[in-house]
Amino acid sequence: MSAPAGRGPGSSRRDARGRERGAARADGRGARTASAPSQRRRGADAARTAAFDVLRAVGGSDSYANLVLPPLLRERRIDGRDAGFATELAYGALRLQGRYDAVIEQCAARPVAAIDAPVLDVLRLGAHQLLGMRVPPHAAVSETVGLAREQVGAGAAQFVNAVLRAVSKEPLEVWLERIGDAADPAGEEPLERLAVVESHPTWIVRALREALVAHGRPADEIEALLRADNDAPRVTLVARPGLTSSAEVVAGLPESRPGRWAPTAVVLESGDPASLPAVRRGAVGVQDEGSQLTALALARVPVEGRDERWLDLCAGPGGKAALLAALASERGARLVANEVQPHRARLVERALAALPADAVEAVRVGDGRIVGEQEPGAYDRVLVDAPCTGLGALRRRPEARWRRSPADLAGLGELQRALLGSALEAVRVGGVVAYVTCSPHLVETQLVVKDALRAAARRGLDVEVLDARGPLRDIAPGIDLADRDDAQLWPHVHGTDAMHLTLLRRQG
Ligand SMILES: C[S@@+](CC[C@H](N)C(=O)[O-])C[C@H]1O[C@@H](n2cnc3c(N)ncnc32)[C@H](O)[C@@H]1O
Repeated sequence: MSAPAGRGPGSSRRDARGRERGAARADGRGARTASAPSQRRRGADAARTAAFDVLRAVGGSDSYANLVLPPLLRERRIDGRDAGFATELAYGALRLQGRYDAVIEQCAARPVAAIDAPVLDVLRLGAHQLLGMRVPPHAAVSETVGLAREQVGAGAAQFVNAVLRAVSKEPLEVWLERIGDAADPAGEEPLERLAVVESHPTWIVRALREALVAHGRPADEIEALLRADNDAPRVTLVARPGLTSSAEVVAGLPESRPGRWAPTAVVLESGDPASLPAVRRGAVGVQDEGSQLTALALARVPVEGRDERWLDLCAGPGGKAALLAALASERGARLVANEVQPHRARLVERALAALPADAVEAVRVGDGRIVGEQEPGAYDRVLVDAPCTGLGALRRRPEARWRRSPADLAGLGELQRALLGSALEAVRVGGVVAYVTCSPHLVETQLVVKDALRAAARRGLDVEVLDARGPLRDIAPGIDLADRDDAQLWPHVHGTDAMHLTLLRRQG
C-alpha cells in the first residue's frame, strides 16, 4: 500500500509553492518543532506525519525505511530537529514494533492482527513516543490522536486515544515485565521473553545466541546484543586512502571524531553526511567501521609474489570496492569490481569515480558464480562480500528483522557457496580470498566456509584457512576477538555491525 491519499508530496499540507502550510517554518514565524510537542495544539505536525507515511510505505508496500525517509524529508523541507524527531520516531517504532505490538495488544484487549494497519501504525508511533522517547505523555497522546484523526478518521482517533491513555498509565519497565510474563507465563521460555521484550523474532534471537557461543562469547551476552540492535547507530565515515585521511576529515569537521578501530574511520556525531563536500567529491564515504576492517584486513594479509590484480566479486553498491581500490592504488595494484545487477553496478561506478583511473581495471556486470570458471587463477586478492540476511546490521535497517525468515537461508546459502567456490577458482595459488557477510548466522558463515572448502577439495584445490586475527590486530591493536581463525565482530562489543570475516589462501 502506498502512502494514504493526500499525504504524499504535494498533498494538502503543502501550499502552492510546495512549502509546509501554516507554520512558515523557514521564517521561524510561529514555528512548531517536533521536539517541543507540548506547544502544539492542532492536527498532526510534519514530523509525525512523515514518520506515519514511512511506516505505511514500509508496511504497505515493502519499502525500506532508510530509502523512503531521507527523500521524503527533503521534499517536505523537514530539517534540523524536526528531521531528527521524524527519523527517531519512524526508525524506533519499526525496530521496537514487536515490543510495542505486545503492549498495544494488552491495552486494546485484542490481537494486533485485528487492528486496521494504518491505525496500528499510528498506535506504534504513539507507543514509541510514550515508551521510547522523551515526549511528555500529554503531548504524545494528543498529537498522535490528532494524527489519527487526520489520517484515518474520527472513530479511529477515539480508539487511539483510549489505547494510548492506557499505555501512558505505566512506565516502560512495568510494560516490559507484563509483556515478558505474557510471552513466558511459566518462566520456562527465556528466549520467548527476551524476543518480545527486546523486539526481535524468536528465530533471530536463537540464531544470534548460537553465533555468540560459537564465537566464544557467553550466551547471556545475547541481551546486550539485542539491545545494541535497538539503538540508533552513529554514522561512520570512511576516509579513502590517497584521497584524504581520517585526521584531515576530523580536523575539518568539529562534530566528528576518529573511529575506534579502523585508521580510515571517522564517527560523525551529527549532521547529514550527504551534505559534506568531501562526501560529494568521493574522498569520503559512509561505511560501517566493521565493513572497513574487513576490506583493510584483505588488503593487509600477506601474499607471496605478484600483488597486482584484485577482484571484488559482489561489489554493489561499491563501499568496499572504493576502499579496496584506494588501497590497491597505493601499491600499484588494480581492482576489478563485479556486480550482477546493472543498477547496482552503476552505483559501484559512482563510488569509484573519485579514485585514480589506474586504480580500477573495470566495473563489470556479471554473475560472480562463473567468474572462477571464466578467469581461473587470475587474481591475487578476492573479496566475496556475499549477499546475506543482513542479521548483523539490524540496527541500520529498522524493518529488516520483521521481513527476514529462516526460509531465506536456504536460497542465500546456495548462492554464498557458489560465489565462494568461484572466488577460490578465480584466485591464483598463493593468493587470498576474504569471505565476508554482514550476518553472524552460522549457516551463512561457518557452514558456508566448511562446505565450500569441502567442495574445493573435491575439485583438487588446496585451500588453507588463515588466522584473520593477525591482520585485524595489526590494523586495530587491542581488538577483542575470539580464539578462532575466523573473526566475528559484534555491535555490543565493537560498536560495529556484526561483520563476519574468513580469510583463505589457495595453496594449490
Ligand atoms: C552484501 S552486498 C555487497 C556490498 C558491497 N561489497 C559494498 O560494500 O558496498 C552483495 C551484493 O552481491 C550482489 N550479488 C548477488 N548475487 C550475485 C551474483 N551471483 N554475482 C555477483 N554479485 C551478486 C548483490 O546484488 C549485492 O549488490
